[in-house]
Amino acid sequence: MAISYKRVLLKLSGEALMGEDAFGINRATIIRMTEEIAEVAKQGVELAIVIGGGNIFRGIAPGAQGMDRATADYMGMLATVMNALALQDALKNHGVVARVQSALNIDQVVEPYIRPKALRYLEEKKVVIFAAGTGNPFFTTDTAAALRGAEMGVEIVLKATKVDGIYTADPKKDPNATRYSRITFDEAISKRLEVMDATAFALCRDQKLPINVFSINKPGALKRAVAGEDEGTLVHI
Ligand SMILES: Nc1ncnc2c1ncn2[C@@H]1O[C@H](COP(=O)(O)OP(=O)(O)O)[C@@H](O)[C@H]1O
Ligand SMILES: O=c1ccn([C@@H]2O[C@H](COP(=O)(O)OP(=O)(O)O)[C@@H](O)[C@H]2O)c(=O)[nH]1
Repeated sequence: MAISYKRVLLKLSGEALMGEDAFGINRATIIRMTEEIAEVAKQGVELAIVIGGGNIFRGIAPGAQGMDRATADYMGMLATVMNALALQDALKNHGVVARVQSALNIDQVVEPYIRPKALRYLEEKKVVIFAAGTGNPFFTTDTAAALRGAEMGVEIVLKATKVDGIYTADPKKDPNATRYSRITFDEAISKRLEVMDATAFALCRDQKLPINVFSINKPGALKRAVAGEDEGTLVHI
């Protein structure tokens, strides 16, 4: 099968890593995801990954109620560091070398984000996992994906999430919603389709960086998205 993309940024939803569980990392889900990532990495595709933290943060969210927003956001960013370490470990078990770089300095645990070093890792065909989002509160890991994607000069952002694409309305609330196979950034932003936040959409639009939204639960979806095949929804200029 022909590979269309040489360098991609994969955004893995933290919440989707929960699988059927209420919170935390579902073992079967992370193993399956890791197998798919390993397959793509072994084809020589340069892979940068941004991982979310919703799965861990959700477990502690009741205790964070009424908490200062910025403090809660720092907790969320730390949750993404845990997911990044879990993913690095799982990839290692599948023979894939991965490096974690964090936007927040936690020197004893992970190396800090250094752009040229990350680029070098990619050239060496090591998977680079970006932890701690953008390092700033009031942002999301989707925005971190757009930012790191632009910095790494990737050809596309692949968003693996709970839904299998972008719908005319939130499919969890509206059973009549239909899926787009392609949509422009302007349309996605003006229709306020909330599958991704507006900051992330706007950053990708300005950098002319397409986004492919697909289901994390659909076997083979990542491979098809990397091959440039019709999978989920493609957001384009
Ligand atoms: N128009 C839409 N199309 C698809 N999903 C939507 C839409 N509007 C809202 N959603 C919701 O967005 C969610 C995915 O976004 P989000 O929770 O931010 O994902 P992630 O955890 O991957 O960052 C889905 O659970 C879906 O219910
Ligand atoms: O640049 C960032 C990225 C993430 N977060 C925090 O980390 C949490 C986890 O990230 P996200 O919700 O994007 O993860 P996902 O939805 O993919 O599980 C967010 O809710 C924010 O509180 C943040 O403050 N700044």
